[in-house]
Amino acid sequence: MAQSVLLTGAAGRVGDAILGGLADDHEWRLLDRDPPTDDHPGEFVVADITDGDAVREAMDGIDVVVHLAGDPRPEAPWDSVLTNNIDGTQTIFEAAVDAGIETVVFASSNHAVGNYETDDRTPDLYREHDDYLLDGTELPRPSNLYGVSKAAGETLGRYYHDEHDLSVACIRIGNLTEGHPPIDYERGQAMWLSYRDCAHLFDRCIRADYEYEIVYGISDNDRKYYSLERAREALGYEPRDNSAYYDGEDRVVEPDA
Ligand SMILES: NC(=O)C1=CN([C@@H]2O[C@H](COP(=O)(O)OP(=O)(O)OC[C@H]3O[C@@H](n4cnc5c(N)ncnc54)[C@H](O)[C@@H]3O)[C@@H](O)[C@H]2O)C=CC1
Ligand SMILES: O=C1O[C@H](COP(=O)(O)O)[C@@H](O)[C@H](O)[C@H]1O
Repeated sequence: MAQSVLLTGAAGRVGDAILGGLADDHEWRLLDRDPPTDDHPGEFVVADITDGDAVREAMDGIDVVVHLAGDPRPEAPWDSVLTNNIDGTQTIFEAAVDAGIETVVFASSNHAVGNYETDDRTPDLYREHDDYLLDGTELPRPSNLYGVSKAAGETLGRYYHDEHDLSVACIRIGNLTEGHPPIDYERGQAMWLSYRDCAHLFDRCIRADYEYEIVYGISDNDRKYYSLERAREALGYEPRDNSAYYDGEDRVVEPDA
Protein backbone atom coordinates (compact mmCIF):
# COMPACT_ATOMS: atom_id res chain seq x y z
CA MET A 1 0.00 0.00 0.00
CA ALA A 2 1.26 3.50 -0.82
CA GLN A 3 2.30 5.43 2.27
CA SER A 4 2.62 9.08 3.15
CA VAL A 5 6.39 9.46 3.66
CA LEU A 6 8.54 12.28 5.03
CA LEU A 7 12.05 11.98 3.52
CA THR A 8 14.72 14.00 5.35
CA GLY A 9 17.97 14.73 3.54
CA ALA A 10 15.97 14.46 0.33
CA ALA A 11 18.37 16.66 -1.67
CA GLY A 12 21.30 14.25 -1.20
CA ARG A 13 22.59 11.15 -3.00
CA VAL A 14 20.62 8.51 -1.10
CA GLY A 15 17.49 10.66 -1.47
CA ASP A 16 18.17 10.83 -5.19
CA ALA A 17 18.41 7.03 -5.44
CA ILE A 18 15.20 6.55 -3.44
CA LEU A 19 13.17 9.13 -5.36
CA GLY A 20 14.63 7.95 -8.68
CA GLY A 21 13.08 4.53 -8.06
CA LEU A 22 10.01 5.33 -5.96
CA ALA A 23 8.75 8.80 -6.95
CA ASP A 24 5.37 7.42 -8.06
CA ASP A 25 5.04 4.72 -5.40
CA HIS A 26 4.30 6.83 -2.32
CA GLU A 27 3.00 10.26 -1.28
CA TRP A 28 6.19 12.21 -0.61
CA ARG A 29 6.98 15.19 1.58
CA LEU A 30 10.64 16.12 1.25
CA LEU A 31 12.75 17.96 3.81
CA ASP A 32 16.27 19.33 3.54
CA ARG A 33 18.09 22.43 4.74
CA ASP A 34 19.17 22.95 1.12
CA PRO A 35 16.40 23.96 -1.29
CA PRO A 36 15.69 21.65 -4.26
CA THR A 37 17.63 22.13 -7.48
CA ASP A 38 15.59 19.72 -9.62
CA ASP A 39 12.04 18.61 -10.21
CA HIS A 40 10.79 16.59 -7.28
CA PRO A 41 7.63 14.74 -6.25
CA GLY A 42 5.42 16.24 -3.53
CA GLU A 43 5.94 19.20 -1.25
CA PHE A 44 9.47 20.38 -0.30
CA VAL A 45 10.08 21.76 3.20
CA VAL A 46 13.31 23.72 3.66
CA ALA A 47 14.25 23.20 7.32
CA ASP A 48 17.02 22.08 9.62
CA ILE A 49 16.38 18.78 11.43
CA THR A 50 17.53 20.32 14.71
CA ASP A 51 14.50 22.65 14.55
CA GLY A 52 11.93 20.63 16.52
CA ASP A 53 8.95 22.86 15.66
CA ALA A 54 9.67 22.76 11.92
CA VAL A 55 10.20 18.99 11.99
CA ARG A 56 6.97 18.36 13.95
CA GLU A 57 5.03 20.50 11.50
CA ALA A 58 6.56 18.59 8.56
CA MET A 59 5.33 15.31 10.10
CA ASP A 60 1.66 16.31 10.10
CA GLY A 61 -0.33 13.60 8.28
CA ILE A 62 2.74 11.41 7.69
CA ASP A 63 2.80 7.58 8.14
CA VAL A 64 6.51 6.84 7.78
CA VAL A 65 9.66 8.94 8.27
CA VAL A 66 12.76 8.00 6.25
CA HIS A 67 15.56 9.87 8.01
CA LEU A 68 18.64 10.43 5.85
CA ALA A 69 19.66 13.98 6.77
CA GLY A 70 23.02 14.33 8.41
CA ASP A 71 26.72 14.84 7.83
CA PRO A 72 27.78 11.78 5.73
CA ARG A 73 31.53 12.38 5.81
CA PRO A 74 33.58 9.62 7.49
CA GLU A 75 36.06 12.36 8.45
CA ALA A 76 33.40 14.74 9.80
CA PRO A 77 34.43 16.55 13.00
CA TRP A 78 32.70 15.96 16.33
CA ASP A 79 30.86 19.30 16.45
CA SER A 80 29.17 18.54 13.14
CA VAL A 81 28.16 14.94 13.89
CA LEU A 82 27.05 15.93 17.39
CA THR A 83 24.71 18.57 15.97
CA ASN A 84 23.55 17.10 12.67
CA ASN A 85 23.70 13.36 13.30
CA ILE A 86 23.04 12.91 17.03
CA ASP A 87 21.01 15.95 18.07
CA GLY A 88 19.25 16.04 14.69
CA THR A 89 18.33 12.34 14.90
CA GLN A 90 17.04 12.67 18.46
CA THR A 91 14.90 15.60 17.32
CA ILE A 92 13.46 13.45 14.53
CA PHE A 93 12.59 10.54 16.86
CA GLU A 94 11.08 12.83 19.51
CA ALA A 95 8.99 14.68 16.93
CA ALA A 96 7.86 11.36 15.44
CA VAL A 97 6.48 10.30 18.83
CA ASP A 98 4.74 13.67 19.28
CA ALA A 99 3.23 13.43 15.79
CA GLY A 100 1.95 9.86 16.28
CA ILE A 101 4.17 8.44 13.51
CA GLU A 102 4.34 4.61 13.44
CA THR A 103 7.60 3.95 11.63
CA VAL A 104 11.03 5.60 11.36
CA VAL A 105 13.69 4.31 8.98
CA PHE A 106 17.18 5.48 9.95
CA ALA A 107 20.17 5.74 7.58
CA SER A 108 23.00 4.19 9.58
CA SER A 109 26.37 3.29 8.09
CA ASN A 110 29.03 0.69 7.57
CA HIS A 111 31.24 3.02 9.63
CA ALA A 112 29.25 2.08 12.77
CA VAL A 113 31.07 -1.27 12.53
CA GLY A 114 34.15 -0.28 10.49
CA ASN A 115 36.66 -1.42 13.09
CA TYR A 116 35.75 -5.08 12.63
CA GLU A 117 37.98 -4.65 9.57
CA THR A 118 41.14 -5.37 11.53
CA ASP A 119 44.60 -5.62 9.97
CA ASP A 120 44.57 -9.41 10.30
CA ARG A 121 41.21 -9.71 8.50
CA THR A 122 41.93 -7.34 5.61
CA PRO A 123 42.24 -7.38 2.66
CA ASP A 124 41.01 -11.03 2.57
CA LEU A 125 37.75 -9.87 4.14
CA TYR A 126 36.91 -8.00 0.92
CA ARG A 127 37.42 -11.06 -1.28
CA GLU A 128 35.02 -13.73 -2.45
CA HIS A 129 36.85 -16.70 -0.88
CA ASP A 130 36.61 -15.21 2.65
CA ASP A 131 33.51 -16.34 4.56
CA TYR A 132 33.56 -13.88 7.52
CA LEU A 133 30.14 -12.21 7.84
CA LEU A 134 28.76 -9.51 10.13
CA ASP A 135 25.03 -10.04 10.61
CA GLY A 136 23.74 -6.97 12.50
CA THR A 137 23.69 -8.62 15.94
CA GLU A 138 27.30 -7.62 16.70
CA LEU A 139 28.06 -4.64 18.94
CA PRO A 140 28.96 -1.36 17.20
CA ARG A 141 32.67 -0.95 16.54
CA PRO A 142 32.94 2.48 14.87
CA SER A 143 35.87 3.45 12.67
CA ASN A 144 35.56 7.23 13.24
CA LEU A 145 33.45 9.82 15.08
CA TYR A 146 30.97 9.75 12.22
CA GLY A 147 30.54 6.01 12.90
CA VAL A 148 30.08 6.80 16.60
CA SER A 149 27.24 9.16 15.64
CA LYS A 150 25.58 6.43 13.55
CA ALA A 151 25.86 3.93 16.42
CA ALA A 152 24.25 6.62 18.61
CA GLY A 153 21.40 6.94 16.09
CA GLU A 154 20.82 3.18 16.22
CA THR A 155 20.73 3.35 20.03
CA LEU A 156 18.29 6.26 19.94
CA GLY A 157 16.10 4.12 17.68
CA ARG A 158 16.27 1.24 20.16
CA TYR A 159 15.21 3.59 22.99
CA TYR A 160 12.33 5.15 21.03
CA HIS A 161 11.14 1.67 20.03
CA ASP A 162 11.25 0.27 23.57
CA GLU A 163 9.88 3.33 25.38
CA HIS A 164 7.52 4.76 22.76
CA ASP A 165 6.63 1.78 20.56
CA LEU A 166 7.95 3.24 17.32
CA SER A 167 8.80 0.69 14.63
CA VAL A 168 12.42 1.39 13.72
CA ALA A 169 14.64 0.03 10.96
CA CYS A 170 18.32 1.02 10.99
CA ILE A 171 20.01 0.44 7.65
CA ARG A 172 23.79 0.14 7.77
CA ILE A 173 24.29 1.44 4.25
CA GLY A 174 27.45 0.34 2.45
CA ASN A 175 28.80 2.31 -0.51
CA LEU A 176 26.08 3.79 -2.71
CA THR A 177 27.50 4.41 -6.17
CA GLU A 178 25.49 5.13 -9.31
CA GLY A 179 25.79 3.05 -12.44
CA HIS A 180 28.56 0.64 -11.46
CA PRO A 181 30.52 -0.44 -8.37
CA PRO A 182 33.47 1.64 -7.14
CA ILE A 183 36.52 1.16 -9.37
CA ASP A 184 39.89 0.01 -7.93
CA TYR A 185 38.37 -0.16 -4.44
CA GLU A 186 37.85 -3.70 -3.08
CA ARG A 187 36.16 -2.55 0.13
CA GLY A 188 33.71 -0.45 -1.88
CA GLN A 189 32.99 -3.37 -4.22
CA ALA A 190 32.33 -5.63 -1.20
CA MET A 191 29.77 -3.17 0.22
CA TRP A 192 28.41 -1.69 -3.00
CA LEU A 193 24.74 -0.66 -2.96
CA SER A 194 23.31 -0.01 -6.42
CA TYR A 195 20.74 2.71 -6.92
CA ARG A 196 17.95 0.27 -7.79
CA ASP A 197 18.69 -1.99 -4.81
CA CYS A 198 18.76 1.12 -2.59
CA ALA A 199 15.31 2.20 -3.78
CA HIS A 200 13.93 -1.33 -3.37
CA LEU A 201 15.40 -1.69 0.14
CA PHE A 202 13.88 1.57 1.36
CA ASP A 203 10.57 0.62 -0.27
CA ARG A 204 10.60 -2.59 1.78
CA CYS A 205 11.38 -0.55 4.93
CA ILE A 206 8.39 1.69 4.19
CA ARG A 207 5.98 -1.21 3.54
CA ALA A 208 7.04 -4.04 5.87
CA ASP A 209 5.88 -4.68 9.46
CA TYR A 210 8.66 -4.90 12.05
CA GLU A 211 9.60 -3.92 15.58
CA TYR A 212 13.29 -2.89 15.80
CA GLU A 213 15.76 -4.00 13.15
CA ILE A 214 19.39 -3.40 12.25
CA VAL A 215 20.17 -4.64 8.74
CA TYR A 216 22.89 -4.14 6.16
CA GLY A 217 22.14 -2.12 3.04
CA ILE A 218 24.29 -3.54 0.25
CA SER A 219 23.73 -5.32 -3.05
CA ASP A 220 24.17 -9.11 -3.24
CA ASN A 221 27.91 -8.82 -3.88
CA ASP A 222 30.00 -12.01 -4.08
CA ARG A 223 32.66 -10.12 -2.09
CA LYS A 224 30.29 -9.23 0.76
CA TYR A 225 31.21 -9.50 4.44
CA TYR A 226 27.79 -8.27 5.59
CA SER A 227 24.99 -10.82 5.77
CA LEU A 228 21.76 -9.97 3.95
CA GLU A 229 19.74 -12.64 5.77
CA ARG A 230 18.02 -10.31 8.24
CA ALA A 231 17.13 -7.79 5.53
CA ARG A 232 15.62 -10.61 3.48
CA GLU A 233 13.74 -12.16 6.43
CA ALA A 234 12.48 -9.07 8.25
CA LEU A 235 11.93 -6.74 5.31
CA GLY A 236 11.56 -8.93 2.22
CA TYR A 237 14.65 -7.35 0.58
CA GLU A 238 15.53 -9.08 -2.70
CA PRO A 239 18.61 -7.37 -4.18
CA ARG A 240 19.23 -7.72 -7.91
CA ASP A 241 22.75 -6.34 -8.31
CA ASN A 242 26.21 -7.76 -7.56
CA SER A 243 29.54 -6.00 -8.00
CA ALA A 244 30.91 -9.26 -9.46
CA TYR A 245 28.76 -8.58 -12.53
CA TYR A 246 31.21 -5.82 -13.48
CA ASP A 247 34.75 -6.16 -14.77
CA GLY A 248 36.40 -3.94 -12.14
CA GLU A 249 35.93 -0.93 -14.39
CA ASP A 250 32.43 0.06 -15.44
CA ARG A 251 31.60 -2.74 -17.86
CA VAL A 252 28.91 -5.35 -17.24
CA VAL A 253 30.19 -8.91 -17.67
CA GLU A 254 26.91 -10.70 -16.93
CA PRO A 255 24.30 -10.28 -19.65
CA ASP A 256 21.36 -10.40 -17.24
CA ALA A 257 22.78 -7.93 -14.68
N1 LIG B 1 26.01 7.64 0.36
C1 LIG B 1 26.42 6.55 1.02
O1 LIG B 1 27.07 5.66 0.44
C2 LIG B 1 26.06 6.37 2.47
C3 LIG B 1 25.23 7.24 3.16
N2 LIG B 1 24.90 7.00 4.47
C4 LIG B 1 24.01 7.88 5.20
O2 LIG B 1 22.89 8.19 4.39
C5 LIG B 1 22.47 9.53 4.65
C6 LIG B 1 22.43 10.32 3.34
O3 LIG B 1 23.74 10.32 2.81
P1 LIG B 1 24.06 11.00 1.39
O4 LIG B 1 22.81 11.14 0.61
O5 LIG B 1 25.20 10.22 0.82
O6 LIG B 1 24.61 12.40 1.86
P2 LIG B 1 24.37 13.82 1.17
O7 LIG B 1 25.32 14.77 1.81
O8 LIG B 1 24.39 13.66 -0.32
O9 LIG B 1 22.90 14.15 1.63
C7 LIG B 1 22.60 14.53 2.97
C8 LIG B 1 21.55 15.60 2.91
O10 LIG B 1 21.21 15.93 4.25
C9 LIG B 1 21.06 17.33 4.33
N3 LIG B 1 21.35 17.74 5.70
C10 LIG B 1 22.50 17.58 6.40
N4 LIG B 1 22.37 18.07 7.62
C11 LIG B 1 21.11 18.57 7.72
C12 LIG B 1 20.39 19.23 8.76
N5 LIG B 1 20.95 19.49 9.94
N6 LIG B 1 19.09 19.56 8.51
C13 LIG B 1 18.53 19.33 7.31
N7 LIG B 1 19.18 18.72 6.28
C14 LIG B 1 20.46 18.36 6.49
C15 LIG B 1 22.08 17.92 3.35
O11 LIG B 1 21.69 19.22 2.92
C16 LIG B 1 22.04 16.88 2.22
O12 LIG B 1 21.13 17.25 1.20
C17 LIG B 1 23.45 10.12 5.66
O13 LIG B 1 22.87 10.05 6.95
C18 LIG B 1 24.65 9.21 5.55
O14 LIG B 1 25.35 9.15 6.78
C19 LIG B 1 25.37 5.90 5.14
C20 LIG B 1 26.22 5.03 4.52
C21 LIG B 1 26.63 5.18 3.14
O1 LIG C 1 28.78 6.09 5.55
C1 LIG C 1 29.32 6.30 4.49
O2 LIG C 1 29.97 5.28 3.86
C2 LIG C 1 30.31 5.35 2.47
C3 LIG C 1 31.37 4.27 2.21
O3 LIG C 1 32.48 4.54 3.02
P1 LIG C 1 33.94 4.71 2.41
O4 LIG C 1 34.82 5.04 3.58
O5 LIG C 1 34.28 3.39 1.82
O6 LIG C 1 33.87 5.78 1.35
C4 LIG C 1 30.79 6.75 2.13
O7 LIG C 1 31.13 6.83 0.75
C5 LIG C 1 29.69 7.74 2.50
O8 LIG C 1 30.06 9.06 2.18
C6 LIG C 1 29.43 7.66 3.98
O9 LIG C 1 28.32 8.46 4.31
